[in-house]
Amino acid sequence: MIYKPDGSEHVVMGINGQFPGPTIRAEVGDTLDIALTNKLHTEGTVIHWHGIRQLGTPWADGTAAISQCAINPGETFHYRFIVDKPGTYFYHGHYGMQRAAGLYGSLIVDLPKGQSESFHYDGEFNLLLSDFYHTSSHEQEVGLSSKPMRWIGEPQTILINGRGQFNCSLAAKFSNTTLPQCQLKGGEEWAPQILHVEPNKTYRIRIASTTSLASLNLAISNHKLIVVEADGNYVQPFAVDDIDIYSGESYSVLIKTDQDPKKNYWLSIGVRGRKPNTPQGLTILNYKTISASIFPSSPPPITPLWNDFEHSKTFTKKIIAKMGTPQPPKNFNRRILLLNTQNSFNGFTKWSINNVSLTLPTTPYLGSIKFKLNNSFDTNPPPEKFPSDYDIFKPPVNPNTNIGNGVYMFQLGEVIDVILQNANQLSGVGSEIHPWHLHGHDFWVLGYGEGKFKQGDEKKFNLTHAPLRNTAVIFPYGWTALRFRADNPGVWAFHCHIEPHLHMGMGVVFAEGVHKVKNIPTQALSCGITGKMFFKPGHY
Ligand SMILES: O=C1O[C@H]([C@@H](O)CO)C(O)=C1O
Repeated sequence: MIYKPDGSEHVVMGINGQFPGPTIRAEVGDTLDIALTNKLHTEGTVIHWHGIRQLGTPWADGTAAISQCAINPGETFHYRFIVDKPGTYFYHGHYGMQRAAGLYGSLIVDLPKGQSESFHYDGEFNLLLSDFYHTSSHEQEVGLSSKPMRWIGEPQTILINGRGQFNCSLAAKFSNTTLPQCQLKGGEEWAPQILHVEPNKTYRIRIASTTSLASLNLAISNHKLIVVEADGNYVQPFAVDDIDIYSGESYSVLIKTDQDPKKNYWLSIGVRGRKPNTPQGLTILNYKTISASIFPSSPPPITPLWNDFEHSKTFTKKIIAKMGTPQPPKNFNRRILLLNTQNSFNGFTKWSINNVSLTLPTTPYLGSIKFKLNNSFDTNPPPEKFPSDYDIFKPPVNPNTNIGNGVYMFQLGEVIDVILQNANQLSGVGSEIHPWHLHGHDFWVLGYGEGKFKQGDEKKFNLTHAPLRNTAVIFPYGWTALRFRADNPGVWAFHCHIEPHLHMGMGVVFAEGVHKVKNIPTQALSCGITGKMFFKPGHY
């Protein structure tokens, strides 16, 4: 339970009584053994761990949701995995819309003892960004699944580490119009976490976004941000005034505290990519030389216009791999084109990929594939391309979609290209941003382009300094090309990280080398057809 600054109560999900959940900090090489007890009364849960690959100690799961059964109320499930990559990550509920309800926390992996980063810093901060709605995630879920669909709209507040303002903005304080609500019960809980710094030092700020919907932009007055990490991968450092961050992504930026130490400065976060209706999220960079309660002398940075997509593209294209980091194979074995469309199905609004809207089966894929249970999901391969005459600039001529749960099956070790193709929405003129997130792998981002992907566009692919990431955005009416090696035995979701969009079917399922997956705990197979197979307790 948290209190809104207007004094009313609001239920959120927490972990160990904390919202957001505790920050988990580990070192490369550590084995994390996490016992997750579901204390919810009526619904199951599963957690997805960004940055975690399946590494084969008794059983590990970066997949959640699609390859294991939900952890039932009262049950405990043991996640165990080795962390093999340093970086800024987070974990979140991947069941229903539990992430929107607040089920998330940070996961930070440090280099092994004795090793240091190639960049120097004197101190660090961790900012986990999220968006907050005053309607419950259940109400949202019902609305999205209704006929006609009731859209969730824009969030009421942007949260930084679970804290934010509503009807009580810091900016209002700044203009000396202190709102009375700010004094009410719960106000303290929402007081921003201030970044206390010493002059003439370098700080690393870890920033991750687990928003339900919002694409964000972050800036600090008078301070350049030097980007050094994206989704747990090093990038060639570059300096900017502000960064865009989409749901599912994470960055590390360095700042130098080389400004007037007799002043404080705003850190501001605003909404991009959709017409915003959410106040800026704010906190203060406080030079410890002065009190943190002295307000900055100039207003907070202005977020670039929400539809200034050129600004976003310029930023995104600056992200290239750090020199000397692994580069993509020059050739691919298989190329899959995925057309993203908004559709209808019997009057319900859906998102579809190549005209299939994903609805997960009741039996976990890992069990279905490993034990060859061919009736538990659609074993016809899903389409690998879309009609070449599809006009991405117009609403779909045939708005109807299919519902499905087929799997793109890869040979272990194959090099896969995915071209994500954006298109016009269901009606009217418009095309939205979608951040696509892949479980269990990083991919190289080969490029972004305008309009429909066509023969010859691959000549523009970046094969020499392509950044590795686990989330990549598609811009309105554009395409994004990715390459990865299917070298991680398992079943892996690939989906839009906007939670309502995934709920409406915006995802696909990849699988490779499932026969090699060993030690699946019985509990992970305890639902659907595998649940009726009478496994003895143990691992399969
Ligand atoms: O899935 C969505 O639905 C709405 C709108 O397209 C229809 O209300 C919206 O903005 C989405 O992102």
